[in-house]
Amino acid sequence: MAGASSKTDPQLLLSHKFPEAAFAYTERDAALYALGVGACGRDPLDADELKYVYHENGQQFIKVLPTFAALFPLQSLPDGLCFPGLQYDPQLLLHGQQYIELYKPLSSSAHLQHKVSLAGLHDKGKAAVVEVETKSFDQASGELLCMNRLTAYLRGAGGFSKSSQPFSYSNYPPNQVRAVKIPKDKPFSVFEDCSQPSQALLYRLSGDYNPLHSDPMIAKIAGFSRPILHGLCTLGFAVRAIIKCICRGDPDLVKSILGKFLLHVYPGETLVTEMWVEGSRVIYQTRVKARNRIVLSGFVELHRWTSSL
Ligand SMILES: CCCCCCC/C=C/C(=O)SCCNC(=O)CCNC(=O)[C@H](O)C(C)(C)COP(=O)(O)OP(=O)(O)OC[C@H]1O[C@@H](n2cnc3c(N)ncnc32)[C@H](O)[C@@H]1OP(=O)(O)O
Repeated sequence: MAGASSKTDPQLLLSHKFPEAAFAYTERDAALYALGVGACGRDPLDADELKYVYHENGQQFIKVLPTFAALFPLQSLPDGLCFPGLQYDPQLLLHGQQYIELYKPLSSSAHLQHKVSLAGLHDKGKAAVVEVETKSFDQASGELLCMNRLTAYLRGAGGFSKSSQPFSYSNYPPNQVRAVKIPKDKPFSVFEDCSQPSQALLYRLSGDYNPLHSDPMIAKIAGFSRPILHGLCTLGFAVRAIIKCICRGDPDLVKSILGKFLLHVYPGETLVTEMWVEGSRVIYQTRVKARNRIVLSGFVELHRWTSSL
């Protein structure tokens, strides 16, 4: 596995201390995010979703989708994945996976303090896999609100192992994010939703300005016929579908989320999310209808599951 072309230095990377970052968001950010992941996209009267973008029935605050938390790593890493010891071509970066734990429902505005650490680094030969953990705290109380583990798949950046054994490091229990086994039986629920051709252009306003999602030339260099959808936008569609179909529209039931990005999505494609319930866990997979390809799979762990849901 030893590679001359890659200059990634695992020891240097693993010893890097990440600076803390402060960030604030408002209701406007939460509402813009909700629109970016398709809330009310088909029906502006949608009784399950209007609360994410509007103070319906005089509600004091809008509700916040749990996947909004997935934006926090972007805020905690203002320079992107630019760390001492990590060498890769940013144009070949793909989002591989996202794991989120929510310790309480997100409020509609907050001042946050993010603490970042390297959770994993793996040499896959043709790629490097980097896992970055962000813990987000309420600035005033110090309370831990949520944790994100972002996995980046860096094409062409593998081959940095110094021995015949591929380098692999992670500091968390592997079963926490193990790939889900999709049940063979009929899904409990299926939800179909259309992303808009302009979906990525809207979603990027929530803070991920990677030109892979907006610039036709950059998308071609990265190997795609046109700009692709942000993985976290697809995840937002899938989790929104689960909240609608399984949680009766209550986003506060969501405790943790895993999404593995298996294939790119083009904005405008129709997404079909299939869901299976296993105890308090919803296993799901999302496919692009026209291409009949699975693009995302994972689970959503709920705080409770009762037959009344
Ligand atoms: C703060 C700044 C950071 C911002 C980062 C976020 C920027 C956002 C970018 C995006 O949103 S990109 C769009 C969303 N992502 C995608 O569209 C990617 C979709 N997935 C794919 O295209 C493919 O799955 C892949 C990632 C290219 C991998 O396919 P490939 O055929 O190359 O892999 P395999 O040969 O099957 O496996 C090799 C090796 O890698 C492991 N692996 C495979 N897929 C993933 C994955 N999604 N995440 C993590 N690891 C992955 C796989 O297990 C194999 O390992 P071993 O089993 O050999 O150990």
